[in-house]
Amino acid sequence: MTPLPHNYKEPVLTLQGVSMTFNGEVVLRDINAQVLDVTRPGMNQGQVVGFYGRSGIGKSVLCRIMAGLLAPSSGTVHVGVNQLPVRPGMVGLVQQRYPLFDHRTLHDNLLVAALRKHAPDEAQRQVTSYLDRFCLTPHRKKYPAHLSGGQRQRAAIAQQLLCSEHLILLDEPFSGLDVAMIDEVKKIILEVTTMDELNTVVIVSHDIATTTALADRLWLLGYERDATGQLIPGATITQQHQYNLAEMGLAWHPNVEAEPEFAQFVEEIKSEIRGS
Ligand SMILES: Nc1ncnc2c1ncn2[C@@H]1O[C@H](COP(=O)(O)OP(=O)(O)OP(=O)(O)O)[C@@H](O)[C@H]1O
Repeated sequence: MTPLPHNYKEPVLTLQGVSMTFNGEVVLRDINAQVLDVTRPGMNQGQVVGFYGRSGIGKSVLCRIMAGLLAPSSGTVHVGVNQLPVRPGMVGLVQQRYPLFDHRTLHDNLLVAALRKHAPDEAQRQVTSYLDRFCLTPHRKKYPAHLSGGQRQRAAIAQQLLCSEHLILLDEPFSGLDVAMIDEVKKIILEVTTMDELNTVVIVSHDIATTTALADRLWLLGYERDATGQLIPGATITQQHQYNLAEMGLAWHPNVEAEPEFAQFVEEIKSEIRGS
């Protein structure tokens, strides 16, 4: 498919030589990867990175490192246009178990998050706007236990957006949702990326087709082999496993999932994951 016009500006996320070892077990090895601010003529569009790898390979560990919640054994993570070393609170992380406070209403959960970044009046304004944008206003007085899975998911994304600085990591945002809810979460992700050119969403998912359709870049975490064919301990993201979908013409096309080139690419990615 024809690539749509786009340009790149400064980096918004840089991983340099990131490695992680737990009690002698090398989980991640020398990861170097970067996301650049992508601009499109006449469009306000942020970045979406699809992040894949087999179960247990180290995706959640890398997310926690990117969110500044876990220090890598070596290497650095820099975030934002100012490329500051990541600290806890700068990056939103929506994990599989959403960290909402059970004893607070949905509204108050969001307000707690907004107050971390804004003065009280502005925090309240932001919460009202996010409740509205994410179709959560009718549910604002409910406690998390009384929200559906999809509502909790939307609330968790809103909560992280309210207190983080442009970069948000979604760990398995589609798991456990029905097709209608998956469509809704896809819409939210698109909405998040069009709110601000600098908004960057990293999606960790086993749902390759759904995620690839949203992404303009993919990272595949896998193992390399040495010259004798032995697996090298520690997963990494090789240059070959960093795919630029914008340049391949697979980004931003409406209904891209229906295109034969897209289906073929998704199959290629799946077989890379099987072999990695
Ligand atoms: N705190 C820790 N101490 C020791 N080992 C850990 C720790 N955290 C993660 N690991 C190990 O790191 C490896 C990668 O785990 P991780 O949760 O990142 O995998 P994943 O790719 O996210 O898997 P899944 O797709 O199944 O969620 C696993 O072998 C796990 O046991």
